[in-house]
Amino acid sequence: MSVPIVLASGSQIRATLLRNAGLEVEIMRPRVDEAAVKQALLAEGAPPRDIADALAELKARKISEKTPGALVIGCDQVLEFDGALLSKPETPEAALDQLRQMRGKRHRLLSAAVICRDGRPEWRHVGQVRLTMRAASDAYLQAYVARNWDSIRDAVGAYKLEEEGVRLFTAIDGDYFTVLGMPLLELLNFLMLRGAIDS
Ligand SMILES: Nc1nc2c(ncn2[C@@H]2O[C@H](COP(=O)(O)OP(=O)(O)OP(=O)(O)O)[C@@H](O)[C@H]2O)c(=O)[nH]1
Repeated sequence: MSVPIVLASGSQIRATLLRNAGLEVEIMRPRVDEAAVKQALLAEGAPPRDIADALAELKARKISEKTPGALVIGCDQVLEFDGALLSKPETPEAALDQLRQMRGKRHRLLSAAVICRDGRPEWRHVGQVRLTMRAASDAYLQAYVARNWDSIRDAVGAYKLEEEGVRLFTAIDGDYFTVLGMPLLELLNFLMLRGAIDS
């Protein structure tokens, strides 16, 4: 009898990536005040990697306490730019402003995943990617945001690499899946080693 796998995330792309890999996953969205936890960790001087990891664990643990025996995957992605942590832009204007700040420069995405079972972490990984954004023109960025706002509004960097967002970059140093939102290869490898999925 295979172990149930639960994704504790509201991220559509995370569910798609796992299902496209052939996994049967149940989705259960955790109720976590991410902003409050992030602010508290930032106030303590926690580095971006630890913030992503802590939030991923919190989401996984909350759901795993309600799903005995299941392997629960929690994720969190943070964007580090110019020494600060950026969050998902709330409006098209904020998205345009964020893209204008990041163009011509590099930023880092850190995607954490933690797997909990019965409230205890069994595995964790934080993947990181460095992305170099080209110096796109104001006209292009304005048109880009206007065309894509409905899609990019749920992406931390105001872009989706698998869509038109790829045109914003000149170089990406790291794993594609980690940009999209989870260290998929490492996660699948653990699930196979653990015998939770066929290998
Ligand atoms: N499709 C897509 N999504 C992206 C990309 N870059 C970042 N994201 C998404 O940006 C979101 C980062 O915010 P998080 O707080 O980690 O996740 P969330 O969407 O709020 O969902 P939870 O796991 O429920 O917290 C994730 O959903 C990522 O999948 C991208 O290139 N493509």
